[in-house]
Amino acid sequence: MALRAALRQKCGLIGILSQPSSSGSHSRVSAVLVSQMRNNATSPKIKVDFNQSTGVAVLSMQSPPVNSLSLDFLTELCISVEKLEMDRACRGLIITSSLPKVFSAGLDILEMYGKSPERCGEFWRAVQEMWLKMYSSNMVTIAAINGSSPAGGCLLSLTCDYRIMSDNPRYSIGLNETLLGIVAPFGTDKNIIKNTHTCSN
Ligand SMILES: CC/C=C\CC(=O)SCCNC(=O)CCNC(=O)[C@H](O)C(C)(C)COP(=O)(O)OP(=O)(O)OC[C@H]1O[C@@H](n2cnc3c(N)ncnc32)[C@H](O)[C@@H]1OP(=O)(O)O
Repeated sequence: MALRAALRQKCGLIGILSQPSSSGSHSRVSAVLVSQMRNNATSPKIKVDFNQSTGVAVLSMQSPPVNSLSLDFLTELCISVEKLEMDRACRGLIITSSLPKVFSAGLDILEMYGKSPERCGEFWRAVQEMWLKMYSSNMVTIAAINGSSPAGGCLLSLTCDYRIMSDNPRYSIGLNETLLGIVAPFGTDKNIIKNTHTCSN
């Protein structure tokens, strides 16, 4: 009930949460901490509001123009989730966007062009770390999809236990990268139909 109330309060959406996450524990301190200093030099791409009384954290993506998943963004996202994961008081996590119209545009296309093999490796490891961390989280996770969410944005939402999307015909969601032969990680499609809901905004 507390999770439902927090969801209403933050997003004006209808909550549907009642089940605990069935995923396993995950408390490994990640190598992404190495990158934290670099991220601190720029304005934060992620904002976290943790409500101690409800045990629910709201993680807002705030990286204009479209919350694209760059290496820095993914690093910050993973660090934020990891910190919450280690806080036993935090039972639920809502991921949403602070930007109008866009939840996330998916992987940052600029990370996939003209980069060194080392940088590419680091980037794809960060992508993998993101979905593994989210998918194996002990917290109950909800994507409050308040804008378009193509490709990696859709993938991010699929790593959550539940998805609620604003019922707005201008917002699109889907794994459009499959047209290029890029396949989302196995397992993320399991609960999309069962646990995806829409609501008016
Ligand atoms: C397992 C692997 C999984 C996934 C692979 C991927 O994720 S590949 C990335 C695929 N992503 C896309 O195809 C999304 C493309 N973007 C869009 O469809 C639209 O931008 C979106 C998100 C619907 C928003 O539309 P809107 O009209 O609001 O913005 P606009 O298109 O004008 O974009 C604004 C600026 O953002 C830049 N941008 C958009 N998407 C990306 C991206 N993925 N990476 C980097 N940059 C992106 C766009 O170029 C604009 O830049 P500007 O300098 O202002 O021209």
